[in-house]
Amino acid sequence: MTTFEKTPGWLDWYAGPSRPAFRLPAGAVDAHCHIFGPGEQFPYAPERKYTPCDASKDQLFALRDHLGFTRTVVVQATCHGADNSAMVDALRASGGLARGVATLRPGTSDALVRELHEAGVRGVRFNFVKRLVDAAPQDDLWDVVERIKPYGWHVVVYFEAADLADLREFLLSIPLPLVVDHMGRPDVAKDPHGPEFEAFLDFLRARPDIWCKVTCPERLSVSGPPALDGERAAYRDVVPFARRVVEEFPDRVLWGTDWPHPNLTDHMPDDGLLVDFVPHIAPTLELQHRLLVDNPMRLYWPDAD
Ligand SMILES: O=C(O)c1cc(C(=O)O)oc(=O)c1
Repeated sequence: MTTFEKTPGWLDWYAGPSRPAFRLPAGAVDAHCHIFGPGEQFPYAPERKYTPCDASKDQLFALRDHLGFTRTVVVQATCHGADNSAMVDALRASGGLARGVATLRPGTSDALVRELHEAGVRGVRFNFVKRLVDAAPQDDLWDVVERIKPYGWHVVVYFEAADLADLREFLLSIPLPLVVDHMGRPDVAKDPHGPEFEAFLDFLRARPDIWCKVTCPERLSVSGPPALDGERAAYRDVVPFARRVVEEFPDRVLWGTDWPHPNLTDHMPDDGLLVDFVPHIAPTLELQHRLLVDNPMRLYWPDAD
């Protein structure tokens, strides 16, 4: 039995979240969250850059029900490397209510890709955030693209705003739908109409099959206020950025909690109050329905009634 020591300073997920004041539409999807272990059952990967607290599938499903979501997309966390078993275990236990995004290494067999597909995996994640992973050569990523192509999966990409210029050409050459995590991590101290965020919007405009998660205000915000202590108008500095994306690309935006919020160092949000962020960035019922139901259903459950 392996026991793991958390990274010093690790903030555990918020226990006892409030119930959101914002009523999620029926059938809402939490399109970005993770599972950590439990480490005794699903050991963390030797190559990981952090060791988290455990965050099990049962705890994730309890949060889903408490917040009022129907479905969940579980994104493989980097602390599990390319061992997708904790994520797959959650998909299999979900009764079809969870889909997954995996991490694959080059040389993955077709049998494994098929097994993951049958479990509910619909995408792979390419992570370009240097503090989270050692850089993968583009040839390796290309090998993965070739292996998943027959299954109609998409590629989730995580990068920081400053790296977009270098990555842009490579990303646009990937012949599969792309899903950008956390709005490409803009510096929200800058102007939402300034050149950096314009370059990001321009990237989204480059192809009609690039989706964007308007997620993680708790990670991006500089001036808050945090979603804590009853604050229902949190992270105001992120709102103009997310709103620009939602309003220009209403049919290709996704939202998720990012529970259990890996690597936050400042505070851990109350997930109920985090849900109350949604109507600030998607102010009409129509936009909310697309963001939370229509779009994720089209991407992850295209065959559902
Ligand atoms: O897989 C992860 O480790 C991870 C980390 C972070 C982050 O530290 O920003 O964000 C995520 O969405 C996922």
